[in-house]
Amino acid sequence: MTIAINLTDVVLIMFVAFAFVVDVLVAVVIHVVLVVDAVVPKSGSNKSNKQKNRKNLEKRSGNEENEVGVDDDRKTEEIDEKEKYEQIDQGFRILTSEIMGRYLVADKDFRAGEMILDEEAIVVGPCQGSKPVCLVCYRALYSKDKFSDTIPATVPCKKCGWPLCGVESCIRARNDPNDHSNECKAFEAARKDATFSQDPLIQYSLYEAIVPLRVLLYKKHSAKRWQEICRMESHDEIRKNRPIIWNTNQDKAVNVIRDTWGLKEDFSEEEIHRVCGVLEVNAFEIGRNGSSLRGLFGPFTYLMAHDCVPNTSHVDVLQPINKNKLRKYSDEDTGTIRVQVRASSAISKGEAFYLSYAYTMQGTMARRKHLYESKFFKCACRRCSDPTELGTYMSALKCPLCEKDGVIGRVLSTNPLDEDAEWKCDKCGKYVALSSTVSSVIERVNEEAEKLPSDDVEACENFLQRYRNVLCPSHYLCIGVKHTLSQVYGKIDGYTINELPTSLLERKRELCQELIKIFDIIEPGKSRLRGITLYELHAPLMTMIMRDLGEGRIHPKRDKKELKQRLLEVCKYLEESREILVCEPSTSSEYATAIAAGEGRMDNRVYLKIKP
Ligand SMILES: C[S@@+](CC[C@H](N)C(=O)[O-])C[C@H]1O[C@@H](n2cnc3c(N)ncnc32)[C@H](O)[C@@H]1O
Repeated sequence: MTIAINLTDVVLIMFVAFAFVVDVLVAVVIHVVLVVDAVVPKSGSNKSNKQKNRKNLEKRSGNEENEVGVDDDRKTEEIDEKEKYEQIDQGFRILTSEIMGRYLVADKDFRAGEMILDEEAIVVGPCQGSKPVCLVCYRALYSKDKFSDTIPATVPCKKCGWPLCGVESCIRARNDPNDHSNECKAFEAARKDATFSQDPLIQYSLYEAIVPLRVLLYKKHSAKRWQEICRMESHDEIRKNRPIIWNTNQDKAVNVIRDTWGLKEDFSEEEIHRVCGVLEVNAFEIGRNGSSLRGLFGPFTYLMAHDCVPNTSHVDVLQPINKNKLRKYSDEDTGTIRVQVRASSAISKGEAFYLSYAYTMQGTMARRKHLYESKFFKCACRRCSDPTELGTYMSALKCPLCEKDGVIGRVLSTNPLDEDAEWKCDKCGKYVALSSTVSSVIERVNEEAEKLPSDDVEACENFLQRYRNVLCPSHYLCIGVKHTLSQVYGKIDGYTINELPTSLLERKRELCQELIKIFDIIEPGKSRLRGITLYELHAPLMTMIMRDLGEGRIHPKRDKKELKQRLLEVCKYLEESREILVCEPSTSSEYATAIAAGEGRMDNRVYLKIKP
């Protein structure tokens, strides 16, 4: 058996290497891989895994890892969490389930687009692996690995000496209560030269401990916040059994806070590990001034459960700390970060609010791996449980034997909740592959997809061509590349919208329509993906109208009805795109798209002489 598996791997490596050059070889090799697989005995039986799954379903905490059941298995029990929160009367309740822990449930009907939560960050700061950033505004602090070459230049904080950025608003904001002020006091009390380092390599490693320290400092500065943090899930028992995570936290947080920064007396090792866990499990990724940050939002936002088909969407927005003061500054980039959560589709009273902790445009194996490794549970939502991923076929490979008379055989997992389950063609049933083989194929193709330059139309189209016999057209790796193409056609040099021949305008239209169909399933309702893609869709349609008019294929009077219909279709897409994207932060590119969509819609309505 071992020999057969190794041979399979060798064949796979050859397959990916040659895929660049010989298109036909791809199909041939995948045949070989799948045929070899079909005769290899499978490791681990489905039965034993099913038993394991059921056992995991029974218990939520302790040493056992979480496994969530499909909807029916989500045992719920209402607990009286209301007492803990004064302002809970906001249209939702907190329930607990054995599997998911606490989660939020609608206590009234919510319209699509309606605001559910608008909460200030409990803590925000540099993400793990962050480069040095200003601890007030989060701009990157230096380039070319030298502090001195920065734009804007770094200036040491007058109190603690940490490098901050030289932008006027940050220099002045040093005297305000801001994200840096509490740690500044702690650093001031510690030995100054020990808290930061002029050596960029050492400094890099120190940024990882900033957010844990900010959380820990609530123990001193706010009993209410500290209590809130203590109530958050940290999965300590599970994380203790994951040496990579635990040891990294020991090095990058525990040792830095206690030894390097001399705060041994203030925080125990156990406390720091717990806070690291709280951050891993509950923090949101956010972006600010070009840097990646993480933030904890509460008292309710962090309680939202995960589903691979979310029914909410969220944005992080910046609210100036003190509008009057900030007006004096040359730059308004500092302030409090808030998160706003809206219903993306209608949510009825009694339904849970779900957000996706994973990237929805990934396939089941990749999403579940991410959730297991970083959020410590095995997702078993409706999408994860369905081999077709709710009819999107986002993980499906093509069965080369079956493609006759336009019928596509799709190779799908026989049990997506069991990562060892074999994969089989849904038409002929003859092709059977080991899940490890499928993983290796996807890993290698994924590596190639990740290397594709996002502005290289030819490279993206070639990728789709090269793997057309291996991946189903809606496989998530194809969808990712198609998403890129939908955005670059019409925008980059050589492919601006007016330069595109009709065939490429059609291509952009087709791509957008194909994507929207998928997005309507994986992120239904008013999702950011839908908003952006609707805007992209309007461009080829509008350009084709203008060309048809300019080149006399349609006449403004004679073909008035057709013209009106086509313009109204464009208006509809622009209007919906504007409505979705106008909720994005006013500094974001999505918001700029909303404004452009609104203007485009007005132009068309004026043309149609329709009241806006
Ligand atoms: C951000 S916390 C959510 C709040 C948490 N339930 C609590 O009681 O504090 C994320 C954790 O909730 C649980 N969880 C959320 N969604 C889940 C799901 N769909 N299936 C299983 N566990 C889930 C997991 O334990 C996960 O690590």
